[in-house]
Amino acid sequence: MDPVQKPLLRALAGEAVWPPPFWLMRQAGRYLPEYRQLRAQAGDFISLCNNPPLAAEVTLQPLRRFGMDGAILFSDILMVPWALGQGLRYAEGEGPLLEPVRDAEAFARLDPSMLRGKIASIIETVSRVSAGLAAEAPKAALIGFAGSPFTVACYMVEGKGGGEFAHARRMAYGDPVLFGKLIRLLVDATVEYLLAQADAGAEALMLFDSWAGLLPPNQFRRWSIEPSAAIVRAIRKVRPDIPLIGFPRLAGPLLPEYAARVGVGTVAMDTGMDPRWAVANVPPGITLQGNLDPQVVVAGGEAMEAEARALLAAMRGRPFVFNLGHGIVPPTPPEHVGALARIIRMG
Ligand SMILES: Cc1c2[nH]c(c1CCC(=O)O)Cc1[nH]c(c(CCC(=O)O)c1C)Cc1[nH]c(c(CCC(=O)O)c1C)Cc1[nH]c(c(C)c1CCC(=O)O)C2
Repeated sequence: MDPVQKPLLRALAGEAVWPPPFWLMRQAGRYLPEYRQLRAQAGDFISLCNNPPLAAEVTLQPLRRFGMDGAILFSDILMVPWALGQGLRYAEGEGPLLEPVRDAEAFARLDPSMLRGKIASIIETVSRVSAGLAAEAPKAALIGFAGSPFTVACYMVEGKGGGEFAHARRMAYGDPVLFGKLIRLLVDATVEYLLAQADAGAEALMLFDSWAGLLPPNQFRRWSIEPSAAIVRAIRKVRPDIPLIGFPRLAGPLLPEYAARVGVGTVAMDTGMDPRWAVANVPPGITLQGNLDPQVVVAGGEAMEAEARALLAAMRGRPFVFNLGHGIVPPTPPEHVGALARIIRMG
C-alpha cells in the first residue's frame, strides 16, 4: 500500500481518520501464548531481541490475531545501554538488572563505538518486519522506538526498575555535570539508533519517556524536554517528514508544553490523563494517542466497552490514534483484546 494511504500514518500526520487507527503498547508479549512459546525457544529475552527471524515473528503475531494498524518493533528501550556495553540481564520476576553507572569510571566504560555493531541484528529485524508487513498486512505501518534519555538513564544509574529511581534523580541534582554527560551520550546514541531504524523501514518513531513525570517542572524541562527536543532536531535534519510520537508519561499539565517544545507531531497520553483536558489544551494540529487503562482490558466485558466508547466519544473529530495509557499487562486475556479491536473498528 502507498504509505500515504496507511490509516496510522494519516492520523500521525494530523488527519482525523475515523474509525481511528489503533495499536497497543506492549502488544507483543507475555499475554500471548504464541509469544510465550517462541520466547521459550529463544532462551533469554536479550537473545530473542537479537534474533531477527524470531523477533520479526513476535512483532507480527498480534497483527495476525487482531489486525492492528501499527506494528511496533519487538525490542526494548534498554538495548541502547546494552549496545553501549553496559552489563544487562532480565531476571525472571524482577525485570531488568544492570551494572549501575554512578561515577566517572563507570561512565568511561560505556563505549559508543560499539553501538552500530551491536544494534545490527535489531536493525535487521526492522527490515524483516518491513518486508513481512508488505506481504501480509499492507495497511499496517511499522513503528520504531527508543527510550528517552532521561528514562534510559534512570535504569542505567539505578541498575534496576521497580522503584522511584532515587539514585538517578539525586545524581541529576548532585552531579549534573556527569548526569549531563550521560544524557548527551544517550541523545547521540538514540539519534543514531532511530535513524538506523528509519533507514531499515520504520515509518514512524516513538520516544518512551516512562519516568519523565517523576521530575518537578524545572527538572522535567532540563532532562526530559531538552534532550528529547535535541533528538527531534537531529532526526528532522535527515528525515524531515517521518512522524514522531512522544510519550512523557505522567507529565500531567506539562503535556502541551512538551508537545510544543519537543516538536513531535503526536503525543501519547498516559492512563491518568483526562482525554477531554488533552483535547482542550493540546493544539489541534497535534495528534493525540492513548489512553485506555490496561487494567480495564484485563477486566473486559461491559466495563471495557464503556471506557473504550467514552474515549472514542471524547476524541471524535480529532486526529487520534487509539492505544492504551501504558503497556498491556501479562494477565490480559487475548479475547478481550479481540473484543476491544471490534469496538474500536465500530468507531
Ligand atoms: C520502561 C520500558 C522498558 N521497556 C519499554 C519501556 C517503555 C514503556 C513502558 O513504560 O512500559 C518498552 C518496550 N519493551 C518491549 C517493547 C516491545 C514492543 C511492544 O510494545 O510490543 C517496548 C516498546 C518489550 C518487552 N520488554 C520486556 C518484556 C518482557 C520480557 C519477557 O518476555 O520476559 C517485553 C516483551 C522487559 C522489560 N523492559 C523494561 C522493563 C521494566 C521490563 C520488565 C517488566 C516486564 O517484563 O514487563 C523496560
